[in-house]
Amino acid sequence: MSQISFTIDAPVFDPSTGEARFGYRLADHAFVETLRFPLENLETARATTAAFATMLDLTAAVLGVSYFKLLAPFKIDASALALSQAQQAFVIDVYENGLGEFYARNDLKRFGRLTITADAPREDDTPPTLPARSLVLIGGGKDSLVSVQLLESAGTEMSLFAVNPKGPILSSTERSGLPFLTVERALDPEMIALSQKPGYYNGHVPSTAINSMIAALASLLYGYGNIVLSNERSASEGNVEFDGRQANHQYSKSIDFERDIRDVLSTATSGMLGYFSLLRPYSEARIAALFARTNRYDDVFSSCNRNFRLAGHDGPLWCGKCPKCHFVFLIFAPQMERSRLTAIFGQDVLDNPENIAPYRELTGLSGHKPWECVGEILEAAACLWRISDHRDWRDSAVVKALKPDLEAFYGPARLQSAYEEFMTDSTDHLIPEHIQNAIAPHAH
Ligand SMILES: CC(=O)N[C@H]1[C@@H](OP(=O)(O)OP(=O)(O)OC[C@H]2O[C@@H](n3ccc(=O)[nH]c3=O)[C@H](O)[C@@H]2O)O[C@H](CO)[C@@H](O)[C@@H]1O[C@H](C)C(=O)N[C@@H](C)C(=O)N[C@@H](CCC(=O)O)C(=O)O
Ligand SMILES: Nc1ncnc2c1ncn2[C@@H]1O[C@H](COP(=O)(O)OP(=O)(O)OP(=O)(O)O)[C@@H](O)[C@H]1O
Repeated sequence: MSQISFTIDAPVFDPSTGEARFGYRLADHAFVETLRFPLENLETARATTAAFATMLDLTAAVLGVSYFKLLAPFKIDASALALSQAQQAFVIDVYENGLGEFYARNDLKRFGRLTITADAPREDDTPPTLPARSLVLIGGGKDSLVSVQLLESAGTEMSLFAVNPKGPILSSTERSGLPFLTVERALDPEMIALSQKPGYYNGHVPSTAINSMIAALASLLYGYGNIVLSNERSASEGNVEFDGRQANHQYSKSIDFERDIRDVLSTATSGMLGYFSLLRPYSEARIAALFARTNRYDDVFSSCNRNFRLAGHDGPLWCGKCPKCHFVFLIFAPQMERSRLTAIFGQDVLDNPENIAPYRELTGLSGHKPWECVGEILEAAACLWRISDHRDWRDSAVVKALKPDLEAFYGPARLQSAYEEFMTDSTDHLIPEHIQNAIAPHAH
């Protein structure tokens, strides 16, 4: 294994077709991943800058995680890419922490052990001209729709953006009526096939890092000065301690990663491209309160990740069975009438006795935080306790079963103060001051 090297080829972009090709080699295997950018509004000259070439190299490195993970070797040969020391450190962070869940679940120790070789960085040339408009990433769930509504209220010029949009992404962007830019991404099918075979690893990849790099390419090609994410405060919390650090399912949604990618994108574009999460000051519980203020997206959004499998999904918008459905139902419960919430989900998730065990895990009464995009353990516990005397929820199976255990484990005073804390906004965020000031009057 220590002899195997993962090689990232020089990426190629053809402005006449809008296709970018990314080649990788691992042991005897060669892979190609493609991105297809729409030709409409694509200005060919924008693809000829040094900033675009560097962004393409960085994207090649980040997209490589899907192929690297098949054997997870220690060496990354990126000598076909022109990367500064800071850019190489960023790539190593994506391969070490971004793949943290993958290593923890496969019991692989790679943290602090990966090496990368790359070519010298390009000389700076004229900075790209990027208008002060925003590209807002859309995941089809509550978070990005809260960002869209806050930015709309503040009168921000924006387009929505998604990679391989499907289901709730399509229905909610259509409902918004806003301009929508999409990129088609095709993973090499050989990688998916190998990941099912003995002798190869499989597991989670940092999808937000991947989508963010694709958004950065789009920002340069179509002219957007800001990339806006909707990553909440709780995304920075890890799942388990492994190999000497916290492995976090949502690592590329964390504020540490946000700071790193913001700096890397800014440096690569001579300060012209901004990157921040508009929801960083908020907990999931607070985002749920913001979402609940209008029912505009009730019938078209979904936070259930089953909608986003590569092969598609023909089930209901909300499966009601996964940790994400459990968590989202719970944080909406203090904010919505039972009738509205059960209409959104098509079921009462808290009144199903089968869900008692998963909610025990979600609230910290057993196991560890699920490997899913869920908020903090204490946040879930505080929300469940919050509704335990409410007439809509107090008799539901999960609430009745867990209330005494929550009170015994945490104590009512801690649960009460935790809820208040989760509804209080944090100042630890990277939102530009003028945008923060513009949305502030609309965020209450
Ligand atoms: C939809 C989903 O949650 N998928 C995760 C699931 O994969 P599954 O096998 O059920 O279906 P597919 O997504 O179709 O994946 C098939 C295989 O392809 C690999 N793959 C996929 C995308 C990619 O970019 N590279 C790949 O190599 C994948 O590993 C499968 O072998 O379980 C997988 C294993 O744990 C996860 O890796 C799949 O997660 C997707 C990559 C994904 O897009 N997930 C996001 C919804 C997600 O988890 N977002 C996180 C944020 C993570 C971050 O750090 O940014 C969140 O919202 O918390
Ligand atoms: N297919 C995609 N293309 C582009 N950006 C995406 C895509 N899927 C998710 N994102 C973005 O990645 C970030 C994390 O996604 P996440 O699933 O947490 O957000 P969401 O779908 O808005 O809300 P929820 O957590 O309720 O599902 C968000 O900024 C989201 O807009």
